Amino acid sequence: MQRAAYGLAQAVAREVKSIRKLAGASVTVLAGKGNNGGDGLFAAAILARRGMRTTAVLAAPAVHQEALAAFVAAGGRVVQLEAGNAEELAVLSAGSDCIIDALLGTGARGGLREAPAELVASLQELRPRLVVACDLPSGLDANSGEVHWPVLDADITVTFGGIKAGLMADPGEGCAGRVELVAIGIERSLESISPELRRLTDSDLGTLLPKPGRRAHKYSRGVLGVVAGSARFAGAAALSVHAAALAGVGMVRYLGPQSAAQLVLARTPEALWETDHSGRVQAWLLGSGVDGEEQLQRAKEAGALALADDLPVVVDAGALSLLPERCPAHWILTPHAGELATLLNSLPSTGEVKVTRDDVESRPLHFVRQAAEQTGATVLLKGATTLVSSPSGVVFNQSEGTAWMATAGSGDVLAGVLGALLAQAAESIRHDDGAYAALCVDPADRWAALAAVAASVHGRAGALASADFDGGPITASAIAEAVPRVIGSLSAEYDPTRP
Ligand SMILES: NC(=O)C1=CN([C@@H]2O[C@H](COP(=O)(O)OP(=O)(O)OC[C@H]3O[C@@H](n4cnc5c(N)ncnc54)[C@H](O)[C@@H]3O)[C@@H](O)[C@H]2O)[C@@H](O)CC1
Ligand SMILES: Nc1ncnc2c1ncn2[C@@H]1O[C@H](COP(=O)(O)OP(=O)(O)O)[C@@H](O)[C@H]1O
Ligand SMILES: [K+]
Repeated sequence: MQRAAYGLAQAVAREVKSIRKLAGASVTVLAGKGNNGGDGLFAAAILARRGMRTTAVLAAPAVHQEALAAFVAAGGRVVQLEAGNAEELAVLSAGSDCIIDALLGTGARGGLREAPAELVASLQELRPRLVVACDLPSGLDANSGEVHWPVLDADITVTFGGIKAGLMADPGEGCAGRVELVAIGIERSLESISPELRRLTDSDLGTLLPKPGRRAHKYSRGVLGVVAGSARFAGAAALSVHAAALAGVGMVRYLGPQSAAQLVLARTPEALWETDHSGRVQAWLLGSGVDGEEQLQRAKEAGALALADDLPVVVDAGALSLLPERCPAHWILTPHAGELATLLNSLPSTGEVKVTRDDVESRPLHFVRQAAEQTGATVLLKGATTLVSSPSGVVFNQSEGTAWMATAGSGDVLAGVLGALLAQAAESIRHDDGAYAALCVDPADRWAALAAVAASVHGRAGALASADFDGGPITASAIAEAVPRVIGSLSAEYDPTRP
């Protein structure tokens, strides 16, 4: 607890010092009855000794005794939250330079209730200057990221021992701000526990990204068959094919109506327009912008071929309604929240009660797992944070993008990038070249890991494209154009053969 409190106090002191002198600055700790409140009070005691004006708002009649004694001994002021004074104490707290939210931690069951809930709801409206959450924002479920409102949005969450899954999955991640990890000596014992969520790091991505061997040729690099776009949504075809080409695929075979093919070839003359399914491919991308009987039929036919030939497939948008009864893990579905709700509702295994888009957005981790388990496919759920569930239940999550990526066509670019990676990696992933094993990814979860690589590359490309405009807005095309730079820097930095 002392290590946790010290780490928390250090983070608060550093942030406050970036705005004003520490001595004389004010901090209010909202302390609950458990050990989370204890951490907050011990941290505030350290800050009081460093000259800060400290106030503790006690949210329960009895709080951590030792921590309270340390706080009082350090000169801290104590006020008791009770029925009737929540609003007054919210105003008092919001006036301080920093608020430490130590109401509930990992021992929470459900959310804040009664006076603490009123206090937090009022505080959230008052928009405090700086909020630091102790371990996790109170009201957030540490294991799932589900949120029991009201929750006080944190600027920084200082978390102890390990990053909780709830800080990496929405909506929890959206409340946590920047997450900082403080080591408290329990880390070794955590190594034997399999994590709820995995996020690939720069070096993981560098390891898993496919790279051409010296004697590569376009066929050995992987050919991607694409059934995307339609007369109505020709742009989706152009974007996904262009993104696939920029993500390093050996070749793209495009199947679709002439009007869409013309746009595809104008944007990507490197692609081939095919009028039937006979050309060999290593992977398929089906569905982005697919509309109308004729194009749906092409997607269906390609899906049947993929099943017969055991090829990996990206199943996007319009093709999500064409799933076989049971998909293999190398079928990667790429719905957004609305499409995932529709998909779940179409499955016989989903009960009478319909799943809504709101349900998926409130419990994305739960529903992405459910979809993967019930379809047998790998499911990549798009959003601010992208979650990828393997049918085994192992989930990856990547969150490198920017909200500017919420723009039409962005998903088509992701589908193209993923298709390109699948075509390139299809062979090696089956006979694992050791890269996945080195990262402790089970054979069953390799497709999910590769899908997470695609999500990360896509997110980074969006962030890079926006950075090119000083953090300004971007188009889906700009995301695609940034993909080679992302792949280049990740691969170059971690290529072990580089001198
Ligand atoms: N587990 C560890 O190894 C460590 C834990 N530490 C701290 O301990 C925290 C966990 O402590 P606790 O287990 O005491 O849990 P909490 O501090 O979350 O408090 C749980 C207490 O609040 C009550 N409670 C639960 N849900 C409630 C609700 N919705 N409304 C009101 N009261 C509620 C419970 O009855 C229990 O008494 C962590 O978040 C972290 O801050 C750190 O001190 C470092 C070490
Ligand atoms: N707020 C956000 N922050 C980061 N990335 C986002 C955000 N919103 C959407 N994205 C990403 O943008 C893409 C949008 O895809 P999708 O919803 O299919 O759009 P479209 O159908 O218009 O192409 C997804 O990859 C998603 O993860
Ligand atoms: K907390």
